[in-house]
Amino acid sequence: MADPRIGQLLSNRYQLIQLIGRGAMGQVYKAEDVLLGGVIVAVKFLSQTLLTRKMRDRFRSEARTCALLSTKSMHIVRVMDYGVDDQEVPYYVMEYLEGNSLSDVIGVQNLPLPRFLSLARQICAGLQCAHQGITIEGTTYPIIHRDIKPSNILVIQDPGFGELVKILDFGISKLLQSDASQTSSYMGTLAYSSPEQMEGRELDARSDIYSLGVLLYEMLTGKMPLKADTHSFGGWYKTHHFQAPEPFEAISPSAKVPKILESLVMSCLAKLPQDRPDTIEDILKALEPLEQRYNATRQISHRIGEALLRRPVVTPPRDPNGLSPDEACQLTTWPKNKPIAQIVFPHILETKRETSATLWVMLSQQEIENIQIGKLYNQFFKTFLCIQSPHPVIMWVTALYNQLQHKDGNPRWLKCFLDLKTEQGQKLTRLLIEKESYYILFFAIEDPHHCAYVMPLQTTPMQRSQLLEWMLASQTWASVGNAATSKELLKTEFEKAKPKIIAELANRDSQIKTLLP
Ligand SMILES: Nc1ncnc2c1ncn2[C@@H]1O[C@H](COP(=O)(O)OP(=O)(O)OP(=O)(O)O)[C@@H](O)[C@H]1O
Repeated sequence: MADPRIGQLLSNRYQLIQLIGRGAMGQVYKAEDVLLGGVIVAVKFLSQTLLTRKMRDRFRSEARTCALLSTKSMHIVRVMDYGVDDQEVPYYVMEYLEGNSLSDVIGVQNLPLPRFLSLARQICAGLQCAHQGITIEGTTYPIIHRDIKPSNILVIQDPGFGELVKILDFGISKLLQSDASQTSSYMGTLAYSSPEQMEGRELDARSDIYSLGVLLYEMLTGKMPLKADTHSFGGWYKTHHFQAPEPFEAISPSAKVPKILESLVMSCLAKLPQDRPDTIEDILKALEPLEQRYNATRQISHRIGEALLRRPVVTPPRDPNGLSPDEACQLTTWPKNKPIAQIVFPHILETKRETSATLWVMLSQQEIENIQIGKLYNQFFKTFLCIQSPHPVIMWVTALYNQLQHKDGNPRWLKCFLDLKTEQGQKLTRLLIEKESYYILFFAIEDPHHCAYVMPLQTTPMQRSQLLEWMLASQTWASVGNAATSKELLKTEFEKAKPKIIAELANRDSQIKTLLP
């Protein structure tokens, strides 16, 4: 029988074209947004069999959760609209994603390590954002997905990004601090559910970390970590509580997974929540050195360089007479339009050879000399903070600590802002990602006419992927206020992070002291 929904026009706007699939909660259709000239979207309806008041509320909450979360992470499917059809069936409208579900990707082959690492990081980035929560009327609510499994993860081919992960279906997520009675009935997918989820207990982020462990195991070995005798609630209850996952070697000898990665996945699969990583951030931190070793992020940023950037930062052909950035820095002079004062500003430095992101800093001659003399004692901490609203801005912080100079333990803070709605802000962000480094140009207040010292600094793969996310997402972020307000908010956030940075620098400093003769 023909589907009566095909051809229907919802809210005078979305024309349904074709059924894409059915899940536990409803049906998903491909549709055209006629108001926007036929842009393809996906429309999800709540199933006819679930049209109770409670389910309607839950469905609306799924739409709201996704809509709020997707403004914060490009790894969560974007939800744009919500409504009811003429039969009073609720629906919500999402971006249409043409891609493969992770279950298809896993089904084909064991994932090579760089690909695994790239996909895993993106899944973690989306989940981390959900766990950090959404703010409703001034209160932040962490969001637990509760149904992390391959079919809820779509892998799409983005022309610039390469493989881009999107998490779907926050259908059974709930606002952690909301009414606990709302989700009394069991929902979830048995093979991926944590032991505590099967017990119907109150869940926190560590339950998603368990499901993520099942998923990561499957991605690395092509097999499930646990097998139930019977595919029933009772069978899986026993399995999740008492069965130990097989070591990788026993189950997939050809997988060649580094031991450290296997231990990470196994720790996610611990039976007790307190034996798992506490947060997704811990997992991302553990993945970072592996990404560095297997070059996964690098591959992504290279692809971006090739395809995404409309105006890629092209390195001109090597000119043997051209200047290296280092040499160029030595020859630059403090701009006439800047005051002779202890200030910091970002600048795109173009030389015949290449274009670089640079920070121009004016300090006293003495401080610069101490930095130069005490090279071995210099400690750096680089960090980036970003705010989307009211106006998308990145705060770029370099903390420089030198025990000769900063005897009170307070580093020299070099801070500036990148406005993501300006060409300069976008270009500097791109350079920080692509060049994997930036230069600090020091000018002495006593002699501003030439650059006194140049220092190259590296950005980490984690920082680059974070910058990349912000840069891409900012193309869809609207500015609803002025940049100055965003800067003030970032400064407040930064003040909160300061003690941690100081402690980190002090810790590194004591390590360096024990290494030096
Ligand atoms: N935004 C989207 N763009 C394209 N396809 C989508 C989109 N959202 C969902 N789909 C596809 O629609 C189908 C149904 O998705 P849905 O999320 O309702 O259920 P499910 O994840 O398959 O199952 P369950 O709800 O039981 O977990 C799936 O094949 C899914 O890949």
